[in-house]
Amino acid sequence: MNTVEFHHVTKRRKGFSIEDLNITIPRGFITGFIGPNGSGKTTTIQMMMNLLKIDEGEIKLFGNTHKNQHLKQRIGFVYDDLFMYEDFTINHMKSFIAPLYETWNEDLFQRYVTEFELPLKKKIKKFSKGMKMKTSLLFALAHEPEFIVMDEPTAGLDPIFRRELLDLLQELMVRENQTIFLSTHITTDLDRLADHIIFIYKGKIMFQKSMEQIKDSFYVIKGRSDLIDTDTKDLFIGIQENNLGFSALFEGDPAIFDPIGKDIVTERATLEDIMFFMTRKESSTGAADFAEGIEIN
Ligand SMILES: Nc1ncnc2c1ncn2[C@@H]1O[C@H](COP(=O)(O)OP(=O)(O)OP(=O)(O)O)[C@@H](O)[C@H]1O
Repeated sequence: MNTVEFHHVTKRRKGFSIEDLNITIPRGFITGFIGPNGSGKTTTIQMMMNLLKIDEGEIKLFGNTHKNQHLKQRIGFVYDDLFMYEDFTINHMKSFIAPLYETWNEDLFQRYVTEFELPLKKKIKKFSKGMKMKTSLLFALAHEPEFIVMDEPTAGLDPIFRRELLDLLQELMVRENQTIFLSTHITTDLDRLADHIIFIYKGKIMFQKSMEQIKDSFYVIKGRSDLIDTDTKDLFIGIQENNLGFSALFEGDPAIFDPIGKDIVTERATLEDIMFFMTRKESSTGAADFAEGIEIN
């Protein structure tokens, strides 16, 4: 069962477009949405939340059209842009946000206010970036949503609260069997948290895979430069070379490198490695062409 499904969704903006987007967010899991700056993560989330009109295709939320406004009751949306509320205090915001939700839980609201150490009577415009993010999180969680959508929730947070936020999400998953969709370009946040990853780059989905599939299929191979030639370079998704040797991303069974055995090092790729190498390859016309143009420092 999927909480969200994008079917052939297209959105064209000046100088940027997302064409034929097909992704799913499975229910009861944490899905990480990764991609470098300007890849289309926020655009995708805005389309899902019906804040941005789609040009073509269809988006299903809980099996219904995403245009159904009532579905917002079931979603906790966390973003760091509270500009609309700059002149308000948290108490003032609550006075008109709480009545909008049938499932508003005042006890939970008070618990998170204390936990996040937020002032109730100070204007939002006097909040730091981290306090704004905590405020957004507070309002998102207080109505007990079954689906939490977070756009770059850890950006601007200090390392301590960032860690606490990630622990809180993990706790929510265990306790409530939540569905969480989390966009970030800080991939290390997801290495230990996410069950599924969707990777977007320049408006295109590079892959959607489970974390297990990723761990089992992507490797970073390192070795001396003389171990690779133009043919072997074609095996890799992206290569980085310098005078110490090469490192490259490989997708598949690394046993094929056994014949050169101890001369190379094979490591499981992190999400950061994958994003780094895959976007390197994309910026060239193909792996072989890319290899021809490698600069040796
Ligand atoms: N209101 C807008 N009108 C036109 N183009 C826009 C608008 N907002 C964003 N864009 C463009 O859409 C592209 C994707 O931006 P988007 O914010 O979706 O990326 P992102 O992956 O969320 O990036 P980041 O990690 O930097 O937040 C960018 O090229 C951006 O310039």
